[in-house]
Amino acid sequence: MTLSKNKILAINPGATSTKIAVYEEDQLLFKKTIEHSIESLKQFPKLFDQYQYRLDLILRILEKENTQLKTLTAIVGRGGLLKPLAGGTYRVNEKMIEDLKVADQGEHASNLGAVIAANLGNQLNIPAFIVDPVSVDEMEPVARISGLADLRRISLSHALNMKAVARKIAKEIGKNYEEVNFIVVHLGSGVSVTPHKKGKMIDVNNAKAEGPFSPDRCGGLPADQLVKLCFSGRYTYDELREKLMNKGGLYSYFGTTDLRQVEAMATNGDLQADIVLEALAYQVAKEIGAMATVLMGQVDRIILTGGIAYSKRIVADITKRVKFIAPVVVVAGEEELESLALGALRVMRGEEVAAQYS
Ligand SMILES: Nc1ncnc2c1ncn2[C@@H]1O[C@H](COP(=O)(O)OP(=O)(O)O)[C@@H](O)[C@H]1O
Ligand SMILES: CCCC(=O)OP(=O)(O)O
Repeated sequence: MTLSKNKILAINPGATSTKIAVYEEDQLLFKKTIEHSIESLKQFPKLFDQYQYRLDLILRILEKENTQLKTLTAIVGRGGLLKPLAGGTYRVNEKMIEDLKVADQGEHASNLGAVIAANLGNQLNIPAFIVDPVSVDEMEPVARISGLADLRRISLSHALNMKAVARKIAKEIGKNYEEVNFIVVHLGSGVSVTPHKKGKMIDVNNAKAEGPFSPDRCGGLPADQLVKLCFSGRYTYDELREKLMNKGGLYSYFGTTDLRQVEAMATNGDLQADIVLEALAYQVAKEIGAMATVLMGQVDRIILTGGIAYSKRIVADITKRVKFIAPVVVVAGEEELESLALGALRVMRGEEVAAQYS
């Protein structure tokens, strides 16, 4: 008897892009990135208004790549801002869709991943999954204390890519992920700095609200000045949220989220560009130092990943400040599509049971 092969569509909606890939078993058939300019997304007041736009683009690519929908056996999307949960592969269910639509935990492009996967899955009568969503929460109790009884620290991060990269580097040094201590830093549109202690992310700067600034986010801010800004009457609630989350960081200084453009400005003698880039590396290094104390100095590797890890300048500036802690390894770019597909594949092959979101 010949068993039919698994053919999996992986969908990763990001702030400025939608990335898709199709895998046959663990073999990549094709991968495509659709870039979305801030202008093209401006027409959609709410995140879910982008649903049909992104779906149409995905369907157009599948058609162009001669991938017939009926040949797919599963769909997997990047999981969004769900309730805090353990890492792993989850089957998309009604409760998940409801939570993502209500966006109780906040809006983020990844909230669309499960919804697009579920709707396509329903249409084709095949399962839909998410893997290691951004709300993976493995923080230790002590890390949850904020310093104000009304507020608690929460875990939002690039868990999918960081866990995949950590597993890969652990393997390269002949260990299991569950045996090592790493500090993994995702340098993308947002920045996550995470101590991984024997397979668990025991702390993280919330990539939406804390830690270093990033291409489009402000990171942690001086609290008293922020309170004054909130009550200045200059911004509505939505405007200020947008300013901090999508128009902070590099964008607030230079009107672009493209680090390469800011590097070019610095190379051409722009002193402001030079100091802001230095500050980005400085803040990331400082956060790594803090996370080294979380691991009590027992750090096997510091891993830099994400799009910005392609930048020689940023990598060198971070490395010179943190290399006294542990060897620095660079895995530029991200492996999110592959991690999504492999997470779904493990369940489809019966190697892992899909977790239930409730
Ligand atoms: N070769 C490169 N050199 C420097 N920066 C880069 C390079 N490629 C991408 N970047 C920067 O990486 C950032 C986006 O990272 P990425 O991981 O793609 O983000 P996302 O979180 O949106 O997936 C952008 O600021 C982009 O300019
Ligand atoms: C909310 C954590 C994940 C995140 O920040 O992703 P992007 O960098 O892709 O926006």
